[in-house]
Amino acid sequence: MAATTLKGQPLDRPVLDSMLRRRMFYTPSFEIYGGVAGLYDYGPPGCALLANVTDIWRKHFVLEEDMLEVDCTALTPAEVLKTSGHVDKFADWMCKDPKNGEILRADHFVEEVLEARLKGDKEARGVKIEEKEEDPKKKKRKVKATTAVKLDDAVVKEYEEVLAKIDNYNGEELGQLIKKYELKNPNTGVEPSPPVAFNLMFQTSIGPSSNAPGYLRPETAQGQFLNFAKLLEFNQHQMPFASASIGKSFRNEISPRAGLLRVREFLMAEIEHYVDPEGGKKHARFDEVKDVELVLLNRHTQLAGQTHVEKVSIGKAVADGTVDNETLGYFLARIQLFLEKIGVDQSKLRFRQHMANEMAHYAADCWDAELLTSYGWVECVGCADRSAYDLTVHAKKTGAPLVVRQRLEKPISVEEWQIELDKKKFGPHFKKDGKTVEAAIEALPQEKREVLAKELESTGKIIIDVEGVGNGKVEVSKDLIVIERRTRVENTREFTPNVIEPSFGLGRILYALIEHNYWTRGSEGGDEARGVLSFPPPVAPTKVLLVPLSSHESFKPLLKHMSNKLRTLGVSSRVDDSSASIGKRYSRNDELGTPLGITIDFQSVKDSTYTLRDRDSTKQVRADEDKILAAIKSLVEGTKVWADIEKELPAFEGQDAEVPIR
Ligand SMILES: Nc1ncnc2c1ncn2[C@@H]1O[C@H](COP(=O)(O)OP(=O)(O)OP(=O)(O)O)[C@@H](O)[C@H]1O
Repeated sequence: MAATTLKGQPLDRPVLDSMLRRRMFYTPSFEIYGGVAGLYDYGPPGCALLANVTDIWRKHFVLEEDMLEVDCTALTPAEVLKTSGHVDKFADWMCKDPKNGEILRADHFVEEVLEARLKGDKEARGVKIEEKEEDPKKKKRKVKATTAVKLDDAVVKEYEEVLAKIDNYNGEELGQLIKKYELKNPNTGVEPSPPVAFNLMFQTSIGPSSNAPGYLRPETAQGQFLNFAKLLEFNQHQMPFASASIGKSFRNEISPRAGLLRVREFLMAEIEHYVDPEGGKKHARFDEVKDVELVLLNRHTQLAGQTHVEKVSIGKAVADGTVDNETLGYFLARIQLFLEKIGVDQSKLRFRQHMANEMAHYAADCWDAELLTSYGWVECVGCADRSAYDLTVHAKKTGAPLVVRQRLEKPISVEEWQIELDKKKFGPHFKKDGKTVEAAIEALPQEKREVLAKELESTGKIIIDVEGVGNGKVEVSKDLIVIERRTRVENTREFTPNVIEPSFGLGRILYALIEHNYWTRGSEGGDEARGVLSFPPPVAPTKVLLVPLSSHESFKPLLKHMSNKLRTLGVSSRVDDSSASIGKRYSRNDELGTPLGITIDFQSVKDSTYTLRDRDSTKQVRADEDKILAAIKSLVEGTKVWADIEKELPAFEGQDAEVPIR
């Protein structure tokens, strides 16, 4: 599907990019020093847009669901990320061109060269080449044009098989592919070095000495997990519950490209929803969303090579097992409702299930909300079932009890092998090693206890492994220990919760939102087509443009008065009292996505009536100050749409009706 604008026009990305730069939505950081790839600064409209999206996110998730918001530090001790698996596994494979020093992401490089060869083969065979959707994760470098060379049918098949599995290869396998197919960097004609793992985290050291290594966090999740026990207590030990966090994350991407889509520092909004693993991970509010219909591209559909599927209700998808459980399904539906609320085009949204080999090391199931942009389908929200992985590894490493203890309504009897030591004899017998030996005995698992009970019975003694005592083997005789099968009554149940994690990249969402709401219309006088960003009013960076008809003195007090009124209502406004025509002034603000405009004219001076203009239709209504302000308030809060206002207030067809839709 080619990228189109809101009005179905083909999207001209360079034109949109230049408009976004000109209007300072965002701009490359450190530009006058030459810039740094993957780092961007947001300008005033970008900041306002991001703040509004974040605010809606907070209301939609944190407030609506009583989530516990935390703000954790980005600087993280290495030990934490070692335990979570990021130090060892959060890496991509990279190779280097020995001739020009170019750094290549190994999987992208293999893919590019094989695709170029297949393209050359098609050209040689005279087959029409269809442009496939670009994947921004694998955005192409500028490589020299391919030459038309026909390949053997068997080779074509082999290349196609490799490409289908490109995400599955490790570094060694990618290196073998480079050798086997003699893959050369098209820019130099040289074979790159063997792939090496490149960890995506930025390393630093905390404090003046270099013995406290740390990293900038690659996700906000770990801080939330480490606060689990305190949050559970804050929540009065009630389950399920969720924590949430909005904050910057950092990833040293090998080749950041595609604007805001792959950057090295980005704003994330993450939720960690803790759920009891027993009882099918039900969700108390699932009924509220069960009829929401989603496009779900599951594993089987993807394996069958299908990319189009019909919408299905989340209730049905959970019932037939497409989506594993209610909690995961609940969040998929809530993610869709959020994206709809902020103005994402619903026809450009789908949920794609991760293939088994694609999932992160901790995930049990994972669905990505993908948005269609001119760069192809882009993952904007990941929604993973992280199982009990994180809490378990951190508890094991630190000894902290990251568990839930619940009082059982009916106590249960547990039969188990229990050990009793004769403390009076045990201490004097082992002297300084007593505590260590005791700890080793207490830690013996049930299966081992059973074996040892038999050994004690038949030989009168047992031999156990105790690290750091003697030669590591310790003999314990029958007079010091009893091992027996006994019954214990349990009043509490202890379990490690599972985690469902919706993880939002707000920069990616923001860019997709811009593309989805962008279109152009011709301006009066046959000037160049003008861009319009049709953001819903609650999301738009500035809500109202105030335009006096001219610089006539009599308009100034009214301008000040209306500015103050809007400020008191909490509605952001901007004044444009430049000498440009009213139509031009409005068009300029259409590019900023400003949904409403108030014109102050001589009639306003006479009777305090104003015209209110709608950005998308350019239609206007006229009414007194109170009615105009009430209309603005309801539009900005999202309780009414322009069609409601047109029904309520008289239309205005004055000299200012400008810029008709082409
Ligand atoms: N380099 C990046 N730039 C901008 N946003 C990002 C980047 N990496 C991840 N994100 C955002 O964070 C969200 C959650 O991160 P997650 O770890 O699931 O991404 P990922 O699977 O590593 O992404 P990708 O496969 O695109 O690298 C993503 O859905 C995306 O919106």
